[in-house]
Amino acid sequence: MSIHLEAPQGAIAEKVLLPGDPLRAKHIAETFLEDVQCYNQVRNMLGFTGTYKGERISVQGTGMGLPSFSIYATELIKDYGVKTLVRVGTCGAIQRDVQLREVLMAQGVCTDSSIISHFFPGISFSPIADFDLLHRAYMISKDRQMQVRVGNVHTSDYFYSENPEAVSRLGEFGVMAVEMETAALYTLAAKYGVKALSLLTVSDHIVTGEQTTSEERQTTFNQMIELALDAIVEGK
Ligand SMILES: O=P(O)(O)O[C@H]1O[C@H](CO)[C@@H](O)[C@H]1O
Ligand SMILES: O=c1cc[nH]c(=O)[nH]1
Repeated sequence: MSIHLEAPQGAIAEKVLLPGDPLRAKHIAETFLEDVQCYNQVRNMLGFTGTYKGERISVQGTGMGLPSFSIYATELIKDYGVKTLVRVGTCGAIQRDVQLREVLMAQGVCTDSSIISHFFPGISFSPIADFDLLHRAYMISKDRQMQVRVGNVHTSDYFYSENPEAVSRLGEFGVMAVEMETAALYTLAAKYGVKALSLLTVSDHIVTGEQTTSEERQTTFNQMIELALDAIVEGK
């Protein structure tokens, strides 16, 4: 047990997928995993362990934003020995040519988060993806002829930005999209020496105002989940 997870020791696999929405964790477990057991219901932040292609994998909801995400990621790593963490989230595109429904692979991440600035006062730390995981996910996506992009994203403390001009300027500098957890994932992975990758489906477009339907989100999302699962089971 940890403070926010009721799982007994050994109930969580070393490789974990991390959606923000706990009901997405349930959907992933029911759709893609076999021999599934729910190991956490504390605060309804559902967590499941099962097998995928014969390998034990867990999937844990994290909630929205860096504070909630950091609680679950820290406990998974420190209290349960998790070694590989892949976020499977949604994001809003901030560059005109990024398409709705595309899957983005966050190679690096900007952030306005006060949480991350406390790690290194006065220094702008650059959180990055694990290269092996990123490379593997990219190669699998090419084999599947999936439309993906690799690049920079922005993790914000705000869903409703107080500074939309700054967000749109990031788009002019090639940042693909905005979401609310990746900077915490990559910073904690660096701190604890574990592997991390963030995959994000573009669910809405901040420049054009386009939005996906829930059905579209589901289909594209499933492609991203299979990509994430295959990237982690093929790795060491
Ligand atoms: O779909 P998830 O994984 O929750 O990710 C995105 O959606 C939430 C905002 O609606 C934030 O958590 C953001 O990062
Ligand atoms: O954080 C998020 C997620 C999806 N779309 C957004 O605009 N922001």
